Amino acid sequence: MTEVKPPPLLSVRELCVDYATPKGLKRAVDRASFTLDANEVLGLAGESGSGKSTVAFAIARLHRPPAFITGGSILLDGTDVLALEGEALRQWRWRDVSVVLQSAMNALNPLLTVEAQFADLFRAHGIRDKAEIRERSAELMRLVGIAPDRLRDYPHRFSGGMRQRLVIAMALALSPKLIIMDEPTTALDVVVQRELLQEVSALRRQLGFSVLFITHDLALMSQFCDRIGIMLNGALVEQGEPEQMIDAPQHPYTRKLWQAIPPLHPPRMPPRRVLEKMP
Ligand SMILES: Nc1ncnc2c1ncn2[C@@H]1O[C@H](COP(=O)(O)OP(=O)(O)OP(=O)(O)O)[C@@H](O)[C@H]1O
Repeated sequence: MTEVKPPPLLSVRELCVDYATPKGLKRAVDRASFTLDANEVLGLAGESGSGKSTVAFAIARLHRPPAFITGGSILLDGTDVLALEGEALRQWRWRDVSVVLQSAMNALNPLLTVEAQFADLFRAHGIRDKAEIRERSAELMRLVGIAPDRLRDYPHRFSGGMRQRLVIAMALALSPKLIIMDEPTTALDVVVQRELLQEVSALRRQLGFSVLFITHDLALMSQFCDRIGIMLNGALVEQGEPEQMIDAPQHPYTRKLWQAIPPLHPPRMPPRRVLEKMP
């Protein structure tokens, strides 16, 4: 009997996003189409300005004017994302999709303890029982490797890597199916970057969410992702598995991107399967 493949978790079809500028509409995402399976990590690579963040923001419905979605469709686990409005959209965010951005300090409120920020998030999604909130917050801290007794601390008491862990804990709070990570480790040093991504890999295996991962760092991306999509001028010009993209890139721009990796940071990094077993 042939195995029936389940439908993808995320399906983006012919997505177009334009920015309204004084000179007229500027196309930032040009008919981008891709899918992401449950429990899969898809990376988006490409030079600055190629449209990666615009895609990510559009999928989470976080884009704001002057950005407008002008075409295409986004389906996440059967939900027509572009049709969501008001309270349904508010509930959908965090529950179905959450976003981790580069600057943890911007995502955390410096005036509130971590505990208060977890509580706000839970209350906004209908979880009001104090004991339950306390228990779930402690569990999230443990998941990201921070002692729960630090819930009472303010964000400035944590290192950069720990703050990014807190943001990841918040992103996991309502067990979303998809976590979008836009340059999540760029502000951190390389050792902390690797540690954090290994931890995200382990959490993903444990909890089963999918990740859309955006970074400038192609070597890091090839270690962390199951598949990579290459963006150029708003279009997705090539998609494939990291090994295939390294060994036989199809698009001239993909070849150029790999060649641009400095020799000290060789493209032939161990693939993710090897990385996950490393200490
Ligand atoms: N507010 C804006 N108004 C007009 N154009 C914008 C605006 N924000 C982004 N753009 C344009 O949209 C295009 C895509 O930008 P985007 O930030 O999505 O690219 P990116 O690949 O994520 O870049 P980076 O890696 O630098 O974050 C770029 O040409 C950018 O100049």
